[in-house]
Amino acid sequence: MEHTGSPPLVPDQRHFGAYQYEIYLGGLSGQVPPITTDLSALAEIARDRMEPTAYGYVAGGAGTGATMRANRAAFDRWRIVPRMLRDVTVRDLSRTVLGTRMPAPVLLAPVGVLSVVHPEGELAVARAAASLGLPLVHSTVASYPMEEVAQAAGDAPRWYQLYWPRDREVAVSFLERAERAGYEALVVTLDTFLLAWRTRDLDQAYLPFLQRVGLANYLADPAFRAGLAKPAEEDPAAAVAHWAAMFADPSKTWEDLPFLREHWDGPILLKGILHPDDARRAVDAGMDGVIVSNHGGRQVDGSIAALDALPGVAAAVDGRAAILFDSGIRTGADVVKALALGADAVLVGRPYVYGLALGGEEGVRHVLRCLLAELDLTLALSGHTTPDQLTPDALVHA
Ligand SMILES: Cc1cc2nc3c(=O)[nH]c(=O)nc-3n(C[C@H](O)[C@H](O)[C@H](O)COP(=O)(O)O)c2cc1C
Ligand SMILES: CCCCC(=O)C(=O)O
Repeated sequence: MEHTGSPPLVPDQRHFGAYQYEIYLGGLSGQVPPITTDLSALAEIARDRMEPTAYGYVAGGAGTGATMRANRAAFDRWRIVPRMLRDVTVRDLSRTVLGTRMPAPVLLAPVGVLSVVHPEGELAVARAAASLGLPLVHSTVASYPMEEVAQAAGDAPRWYQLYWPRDREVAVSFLERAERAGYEALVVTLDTFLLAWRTRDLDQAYLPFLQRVGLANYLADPAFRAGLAKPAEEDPAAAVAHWAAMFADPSKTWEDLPFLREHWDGPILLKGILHPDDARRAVDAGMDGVIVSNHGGRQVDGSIAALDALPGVAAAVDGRAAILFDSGIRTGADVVKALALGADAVLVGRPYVYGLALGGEEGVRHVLRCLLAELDLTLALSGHTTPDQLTPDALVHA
């Protein structure tokens, strides 16, 4: 049967919003999605199905959880003001950030130790991200080494997150390995040179690293192994102690940044920037981008909400570097708000981790498709066809 003027039931499959119709059509054969489409409800569902220790680690924040709550409250205070009659039939969410083309301005935030959530951990995440073409940021404390994750990602874009170790040889080795394995940009996380006071983990006396989860990148590293008196297999406790002593370096300052440039040819982003002056300093030091982030509320209890920090950083950077954002993104509308306030792209953290916990690779893909679908639909329904059209004018502060 030919269409005679009426629109097709399933809209253009190139639009992420088509996932909505795929789900509705599944209903005709009695299917409902395996996991909720309400990404803000994922944590609650995951709590009942995950190991209490793993759930506590993922869901937890620093101290009283005030920063996590602030992250969400900040999103609630901004409201989108939809515009009408603007022909939004054809939409294009793709964007190129620091040379990496992405089908939508969304990346998977670096999250460590994912095998505590699902045995396939970062490999499942890499496959899910690759199937959608979304860039993945591989954590230094991942439970699979960067070379295996790169292989799982195939042709899909990938960035590397560095926890800047005290040991210079290990740092150089990590950067060389990441470059060899095809990681395109370097994300240097500045806000976690110490682990914060995390009461959920403390109350359960749980730290996955002590069980050697999260040490895969280190144990696969010749420079790290060279620093061990005995092979890790013979003396696992000593390997963990060595890791804990060199994993990060609280003495680092702005003067140390040239080291990164010396050992990394591609773009460099600093993650954990919240103050406009730090953003300015990053740009002045020749960094290519900043990630406005409070680590999902996991480091400083009572910190500024990441979204509240974004406009100030955007003004300070003033187009001279890329601005990425994370901490609190749960829905497509949240992505719209962060883009409107000056982010070139956002990273999403816990939601995909819960997807992994609830459904492995397929669960991660479902969560990401929900986020992208809602982003596409929100963009269109508020009168826009590309992320470039989003400016602070699209919002009011309620
Ligand atoms: C379980 C867990 C582990 C994390 N591990 C890392 C990490 O290894 N490196 C890093 O830079 N950030 C890490 N983060 C922080 C995320 O990259 C990101 O900043 C944060 O999750 C964003 O907030 P959201 O979870 O509210 O989306 C981790 C976050 C979680 C929840
Ligand atoms: C010691 C590294 C901690 C991993 C991390 O970034 C987190 O748990 O938030």
